[in-house]
Amino acid sequence: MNTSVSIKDLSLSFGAVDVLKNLDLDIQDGEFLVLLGSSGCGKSTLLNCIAGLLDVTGGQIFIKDKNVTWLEPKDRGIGMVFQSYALYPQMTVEKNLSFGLQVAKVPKAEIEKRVKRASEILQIEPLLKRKPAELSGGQRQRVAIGRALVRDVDVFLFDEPLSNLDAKLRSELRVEIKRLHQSLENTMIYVTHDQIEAMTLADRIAIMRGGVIQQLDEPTTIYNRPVNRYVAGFIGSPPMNFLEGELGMKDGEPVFHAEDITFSLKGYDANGTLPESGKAVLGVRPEHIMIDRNLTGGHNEVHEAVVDLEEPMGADSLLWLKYGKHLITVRVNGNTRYKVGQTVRFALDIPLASVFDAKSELRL
Ligand SMILES: Nc1ncnc2c1ncn2[C@@H]1O[C@H](COP(=O)(O)OP(=O)(O)OP(=O)(O)O)[C@@H](O)[C@H]1O
Repeated sequence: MNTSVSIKDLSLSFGAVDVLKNLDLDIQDGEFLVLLGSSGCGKSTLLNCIAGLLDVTGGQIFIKDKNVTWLEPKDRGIGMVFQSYALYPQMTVEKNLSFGLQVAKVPKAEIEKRVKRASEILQIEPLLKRKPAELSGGQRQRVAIGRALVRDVDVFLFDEPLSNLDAKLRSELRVEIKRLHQSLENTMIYVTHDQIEAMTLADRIAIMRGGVIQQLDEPTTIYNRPVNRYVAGFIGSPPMNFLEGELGMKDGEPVFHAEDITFSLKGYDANGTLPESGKAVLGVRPEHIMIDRNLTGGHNEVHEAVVDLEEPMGADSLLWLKYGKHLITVRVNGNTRYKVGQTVRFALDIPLASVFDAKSELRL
């Protein structure tokens, strides 16, 4: 596979504030890469550097093997879609789509062809004569995507394109963007703080924190094998359970002592060899805890806990279990009701758990 966008040793500072620090990132041709992170982690700054909207402090950016670090945005072969649509209010949809091409002196027939194709793909043909004020938020964002589409670029950059839309429209347009990528096969770089968008759209997700990429992997790898405690806690809703304690050995098998309780770690999928002692954190997702009738064979260690709270969420419920000094959340089928104070049996799916070193917070 060829590299589409290559970022080498990129740094960017606003005055004394270093926002991006010696960042390296290679994005493959046709890849859908999502930059995900909490507010202020630098994901928009990185996207704006790729777009040429910010001057970098150090490092280089290549698009299709061409060094574009100091090129104007219009000469980089990119199309950008912003959260705020950024449409020209006085122009019709059709004019919004064609204007950039006219400025770039693209022949009239070619402009018509591209506008027709983009409006067909995005199903905005009936809207071509309207002005942005006469469109809904979802329609405006479709036009904004269309404006990037007509430019026939190698790389699409999206900066939180769905965050101004309500939940229903957001999920509809999310599917459309995914379809668009499937049919166009362009490289897409997409900034969001929404983990559902990231998980559903991305070929790979780059999780950022403090201007540094913490993990760059396929969504399922990030979900099941987070490199550190931060990534583990950031991805997943409801969040992963974390129990603080110590590693140990019992009868030749690794165990985890969480103060008053000991869990067997038999079957744990360690990165290397699990240390036999030392302070650690055991992380288990709420859906990786089986309770009662879902306890099938193979879970050799069953514990008993008391239901402290039940949160029905529709298809699922979240059960809060009190176990010794700990509160553990478990995702269960929404059709089964539980009573507060009821005793339930549970087992951890240890092969899907993560153990982190308490100090470095890295997955062991
Ligand atoms: N023009 C600027 N001048 C000074 N600091 C800035 C400027 N733009 C951004 N920053 C700072 O750089 C950091 C990264 O900002 P950036 O917008 O890239 O974050 P983000 O991850 O995209 O967050 P958000 O989701 O809130 O947009 C923040 O701490 C922000 O305050």
